[in-house]
Amino acid sequence: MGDTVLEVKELQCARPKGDPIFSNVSFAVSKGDIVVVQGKSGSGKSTLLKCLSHLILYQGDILYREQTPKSYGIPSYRTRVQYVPQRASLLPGTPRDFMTSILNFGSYSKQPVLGDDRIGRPRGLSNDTIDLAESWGIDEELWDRNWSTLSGGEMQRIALAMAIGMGTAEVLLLDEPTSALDPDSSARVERFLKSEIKKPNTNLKALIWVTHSEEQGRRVGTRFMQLSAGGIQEESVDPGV
Ligand SMILES: Nc1ncnc2c1ncn2[C@@H]1O[C@H](COP(=O)(O)OP(=O)(O)OP(=O)(O)O)[C@@H](O)[C@H]1O
Repeated sequence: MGDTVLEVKELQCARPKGDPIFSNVSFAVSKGDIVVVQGKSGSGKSTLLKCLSHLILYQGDILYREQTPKSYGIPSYRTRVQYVPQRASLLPGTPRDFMTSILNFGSYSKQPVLGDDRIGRPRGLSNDTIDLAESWGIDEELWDRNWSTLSGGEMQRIALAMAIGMGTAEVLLLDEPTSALDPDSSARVERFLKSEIKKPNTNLKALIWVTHSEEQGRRVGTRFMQLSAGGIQEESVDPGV
């Protein structure tokens, strides 16, 4: 097993009415991987990320460090294999409220941490998180604004800074994380994430990164996958080379 952090076997996901979105999806993610996932609009990329974080029903197996999400404990699992949504606009309150509520959320504060307990519980909103977001152009006052008043790009940077700032994720599931950002801001986020997973002193081990941009995929990816209804195909080399 070695460096494998996440393994997906014969994953299948269907729409609520039962017709399949995709099936036969199998792959493994190792430490240091930045797995770029591409595919046509509607092929199920967001759905795949939500399955991986156990946010929606699926068939097949997902193993995180050789354990199923259920045996790990779903709330705890979701902090380790963490979905960063494309849009956070439906959340109530402010980003600061959200970070506080995570800390007070019963399942995080009471549940014993299973598995790799070096990682510990989520952290609240720290100066490091505020500073990180600031380095991406987010003024501190935005943490106290309602989500609904933030621009798409502000939301994306705050959602990503929160996921990093919680300090618990080993695998981040990034759903077009820079789609609303200008090229400079996007480049700063890309550089940060690429360097973060190489650092020995962070929990972050791998990224699964959905993007529609071929150029971004080539800039950030170490592995490249194409999702379609029939499964996921890994391309053996950077498709841009
Ligand atoms: N709750 C739902 N009810 C019905 N259909 C759904 C639901 N969620 C997703 N779908 C459908 O499943 C398919 C896959 O959606 P998904 O958002 O995962 O695709 P995607 O590849 O991420 O698309 P895009 O590239 O446009 O963001 C789409 O046809 C979508 O309409």
